[in-house]
Amino acid sequence: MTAPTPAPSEAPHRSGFACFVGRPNAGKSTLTNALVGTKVAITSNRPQTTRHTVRGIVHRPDAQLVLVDTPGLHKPRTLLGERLNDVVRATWAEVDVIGFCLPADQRIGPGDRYIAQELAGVKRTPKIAVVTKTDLVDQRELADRLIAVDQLGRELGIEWAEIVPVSAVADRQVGLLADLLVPLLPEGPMLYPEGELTDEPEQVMVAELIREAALEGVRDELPHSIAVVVEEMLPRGDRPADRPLLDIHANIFIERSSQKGIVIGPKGSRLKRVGTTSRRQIEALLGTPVFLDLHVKVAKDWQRDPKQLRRLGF
Ligand SMILES: Nc1nc2c(ncn2[C@@H]2O[C@H](COP(=O)(O)OP(=O)(O)OP(=O)(O)O)[C@@H](O)[C@H]2O)c(=O)[nH]1
Repeated sequence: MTAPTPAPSEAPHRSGFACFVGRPNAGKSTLTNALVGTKVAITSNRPQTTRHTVRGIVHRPDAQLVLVDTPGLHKPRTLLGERLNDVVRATWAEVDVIGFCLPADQRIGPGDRYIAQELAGVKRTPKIAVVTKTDLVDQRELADRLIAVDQLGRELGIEWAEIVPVSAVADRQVGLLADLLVPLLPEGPMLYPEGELTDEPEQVMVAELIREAALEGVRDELPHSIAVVVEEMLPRGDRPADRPLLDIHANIFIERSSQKGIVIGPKGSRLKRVGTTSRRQIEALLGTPVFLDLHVKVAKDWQRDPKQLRRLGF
């Protein structure tokens, strides 16, 4: 993406876009959050939970770094899978720098290679290799991993601008990573107002928080079958100004009616928990008390149906 040319009166300042790529669970969302300093991208210990391109914005006196969080690249099996990969590739072509995340606690595997091979084809965008989760390994294991990443680059003809070990959880070298990303951005003015953390529409972020809560502790095959759509977000009219309340109506879509019981739980207990957990998070995000109305609906085989995909925002 090209930044507008700065006016001559402005001090030299850099601004631009970076995205993190890496196999599912590599720690991309957690790293985005650590850099931005607040929860904007959803994280979970389940793969492929990030559907939407969520931007986090790092504001510094010398730069503005806009982070674009992409879904994990993977071998497509459904129409949704293909669309997700298209989103990832389109993002790579547009950003100023790509951070390739590889978890320190796992050997470089076929998933990493698949992404690295795709990355090797993106010639113009600078790439930083980010070795994540360094708090989970000792020095020797970390050194091995750093060497392996260097070798992977040589093998595939990728010239890493940097190889940086970080831990988002232990807050190790996260600031350094920002310091290394910034010089790779073009000179340019601020792209977003100061203090703005994301330009993702609030409704999408609210839907992501509900989806995250709905995924908590469910069976392995279910995550890919859940989509959340916020139908309505309206301040309740009859409230005094000092006690506002936001009414949110959202639908949790599943593919088959047999999945309904899993999401709802015995006597609705699970759905209630999903509501309570996500409501707290939404209230923290929006800074206002919320009444959350959740419904579970069946949208048959939505992952394979273009009409349903469009309706669900893909
Ligand atoms: N110990 C440790 N765990 C981490 C760190 N970063 C991420 N994790 C954990 O790794 C898991 C995956 O992290 P995410 O940030 O959701 O990974 P992701 O790459 O965005 O995953 P997808 O959305 O599936 O592509 C979560 O359980 C995180 O808590 C870290 O620095 N240290």
